[in-house]
Amino acid sequence: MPCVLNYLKLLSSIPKFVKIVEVGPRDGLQNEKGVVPTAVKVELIKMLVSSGLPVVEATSFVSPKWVPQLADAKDVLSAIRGISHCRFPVLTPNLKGFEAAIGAGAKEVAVFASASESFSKSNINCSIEDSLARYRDVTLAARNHSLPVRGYISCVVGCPVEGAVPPAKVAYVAQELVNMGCAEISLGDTIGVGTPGTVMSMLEAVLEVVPVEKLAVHFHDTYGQALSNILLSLQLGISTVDSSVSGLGGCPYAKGATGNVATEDVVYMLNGLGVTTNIDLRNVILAGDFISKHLGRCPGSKAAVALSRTFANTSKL
Ligand SMILES: CC(C)(COP(=O)([O-])OP(=O)([O-])OC[C@H]1O[C@@H](n2cnc3c(N)ncnc32)[C@H](O)[C@@H]1OP(=O)([O-])[O-])[C@@H](O)C(=O)NCCC(=O)NCCSC(=O)C[C@@](C)(O)CC(=O)[O-]
Repeated sequence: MPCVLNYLKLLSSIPKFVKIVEVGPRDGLQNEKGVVPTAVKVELIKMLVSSGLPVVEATSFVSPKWVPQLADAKDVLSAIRGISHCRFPVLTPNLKGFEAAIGAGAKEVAVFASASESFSKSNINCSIEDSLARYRDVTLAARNHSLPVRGYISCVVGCPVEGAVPPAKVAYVAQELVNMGCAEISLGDTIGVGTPGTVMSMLEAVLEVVPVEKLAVHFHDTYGQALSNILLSLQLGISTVDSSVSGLGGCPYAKGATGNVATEDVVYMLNGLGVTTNIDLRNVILAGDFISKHLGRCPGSKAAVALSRTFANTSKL
């Protein structure tokens, strides 16, 4: 009996539905050494859409000198323009990126600040305050076009240069992003150093200033802590989780950061918790297999590797 009660207590605070934001085509492919052909990116996005993912972050309108891997942003977006049953946000670091994005048909954009001064400088070449000033311009322009804006915060637990990042700093940036009109705040553990202990303190600080329904979590899995951190976030009521097919990812400006938590692993865990996602795990695995083969490596999802073995024997995962 106590076992059943503990199980019910664990589940009672977890949202019944979780929205997964697939970031593989952007966060994943921005970090590849080689440039993935546009046609492969588009096929990957189509496969992800066909698995039921409600949001697929498609690309970034950033400087091609900084991130040559995503220099084909306009072509990617125009190739997926006709797909109506999925949202395709794109990253825009400034007004120039925003204008290029809406010119290419973007219906949703994301700005990306940092809780660490050093990372802000290495990633977007400006201080946190300067980035917030740029993002006020972007959010104002987005409001004039009635487009929703997502606000990312990088290094919410640790920074490759500064080490531990104070939760109060994350809360400050989160509040600024909400005040300027960001509809959703995605909290990024860019270098994947967080544990449920450090993530808890950070989330507590942010939850003081941002309503839980506006929060998303974005964990890289460098230390194998991502699923534990997601479970903790769910227990605190957060119902939006970023992940990347096949665990693709990293950040070109955060040395040592490995991939995001794999979408397949997140869906597998949520299925086990009885949480609805409306995502077909088998199709995500096929998408992961497709891009992994293209990149010449094994899928980066443990669930995908284990479940693929059963593909031949069963139609139900
Ligand atoms: C922010 C900038 C542009 C500043 O870059 P800058 O060099 O300081 O920019 P600038 O304003 O001095 O302009 C320099 C040149 O870039 C051009 N430029 C200026 N803006 C754009 C633009 N939007 N698109 C295309 N071109 C642009 C501009 O026109 C000019 O061209 P030139 O006159 O030399 O020919 C640059 O640092 C940049 O593009 N950074 C992006 C880096 C990036 O994408 N990092 C990865 C994403 S963040 C991330 O991964 C973290 C996240 C979100 O996933 C969460 C997590 O994991 O924690």
